[in-house]
Amino acid sequence: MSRTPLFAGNWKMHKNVAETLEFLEAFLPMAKNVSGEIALCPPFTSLWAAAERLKGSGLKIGAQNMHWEDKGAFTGEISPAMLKEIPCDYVIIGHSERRQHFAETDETVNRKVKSALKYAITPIICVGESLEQREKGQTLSVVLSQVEKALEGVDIHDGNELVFAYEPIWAIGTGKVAMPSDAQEVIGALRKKLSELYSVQVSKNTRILYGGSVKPENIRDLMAEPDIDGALVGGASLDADTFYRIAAYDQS
Ligand SMILES: O=C[C@H](O)COP(=O)(O)O
Repeated sequence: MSRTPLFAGNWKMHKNVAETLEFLEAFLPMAKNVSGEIALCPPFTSLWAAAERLKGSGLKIGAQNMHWEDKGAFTGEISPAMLKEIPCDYVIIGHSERRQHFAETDETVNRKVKSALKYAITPIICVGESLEQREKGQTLSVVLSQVEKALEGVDIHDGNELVFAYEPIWAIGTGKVAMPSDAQEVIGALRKKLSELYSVQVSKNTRILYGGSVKPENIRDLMAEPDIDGALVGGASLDADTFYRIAAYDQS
């Protein structure tokens, strides 16, 4: 596969600065053995400290959300310009927790994607269906509609500008991982959609991750699927050894 695997740790609302630095002390020596790319996405308050510590390590850093405007009267928000100053390589956009609890919509996802690209911050765009939608057989229509709306009016030239993460909502934090073949079916359809919307080259180059209860015990089977290019890992990225065993899945 020509696409470099990406393992992104989404720490959600976990780890203050001291805990972030403690994690990195343990994780950085191990991470040297990983052949894929690693990105850590701590809370905003730990971004700068993490970025300073990660300098020269080759590890990437990402934020978990951002506003689409450069600046303004948006109390409590963080702008792409502020993330660029850290500097963040990635930003997670449209995570289902933001869609569920913080009124994120396909429209705001689209605005944020455009804004992240303007600032050359790579968006990790999250899509995924609920259990109810899956049971009604709506998985592909829901996910592909989220993809189309996220990309409305978005210029993509070679596919390296963004990353997708397919995260079935029912698999997040539940211990219920999707069957690798089911994840492959959705991710394969997403890739096909990219070739319809853009080009075969964009479709081939775009990395598409799986997320939802990824663990050292299931990563190998997921990565064996042809279209799965890595993982967006929540709970299992909070422990240095566990996250290392996921990212280094191909070494044991
Ligand atoms: O962003 C990560 C996903 O929400 C997955 O979380 P999880 O690995 O704890 O299931």
